[in-house]
Amino acid sequence: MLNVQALSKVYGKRKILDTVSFAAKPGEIIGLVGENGAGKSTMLHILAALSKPTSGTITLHNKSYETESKLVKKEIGFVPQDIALWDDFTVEENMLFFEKLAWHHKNKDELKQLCRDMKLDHWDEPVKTLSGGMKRKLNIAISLIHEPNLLLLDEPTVGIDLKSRKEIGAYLSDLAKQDGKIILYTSHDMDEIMQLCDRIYCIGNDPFYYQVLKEYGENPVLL
Ligand SMILES: Nc1ncnc2c1ncn2[C@@H]1O[C@H](COP(=O)(O)OP(=O)(O)OP(=O)(O)O)[C@@H](O)[C@H]1O
Repeated sequence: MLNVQALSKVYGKRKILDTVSFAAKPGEIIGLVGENGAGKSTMLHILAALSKPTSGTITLHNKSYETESKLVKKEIGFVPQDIALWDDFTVEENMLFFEKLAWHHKNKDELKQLCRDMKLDHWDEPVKTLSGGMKRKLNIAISLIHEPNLLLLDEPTVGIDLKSRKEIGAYLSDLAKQDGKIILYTSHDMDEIMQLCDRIYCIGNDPFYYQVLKEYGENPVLL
């Protein structure tokens, strides 16, 4: 269980997140939506333990972000908005490199299978020759090497064709429903969010997304 209690983040004089509270259970996919600058990435960075909140508490499976951050970090997989790969290395070399840094180890066959699960069949090809969508799939595969319980994805399907988006969506659904992972996901694609997510949170004071989602028959929560 991910438990977020009264979380706030202030940059200078600007309060980006204001006493946000929510919980997410294993197996749930949560969508975070909101206008540009609403604070979605800020929220994911805090949940990824890459940045600290100004106030508030977070626990993941009863472990505190504040006092047990080393343990918590082992359970988190984070896919940032920007692709972070070694361009001159092949898919295999990238997977092997990041495996060395991972908490949980996998052999070459397991790494290859992880790429196949993502429908990424370019094992021997240099990353610089891959399309943007293939690079995103590789980024997601890398984030899963250490088998995190909480997976955080910041706009993972930007610039990805429909077929690949469907494949990534189906894979994320399986990860949540079969493996019990908690997935938090940001996107500006409302159709995708509505199809994939069990619950949708609207971040920021602007009720625009809330109203649009309501019109589609969703039951979003304003954070
Ligand atoms: N390190 C920082 N220092 C100061 N302000 C910051 C910092 N990081 C983000 N911000 C500000 O916080 C606000 C929220 O940014 P954030 O990137 O979380 O928004 P977002 O909802 O993810 O936007 P987008 O949809 O454009 O990706 C923005 O106004 C941004 O300028």
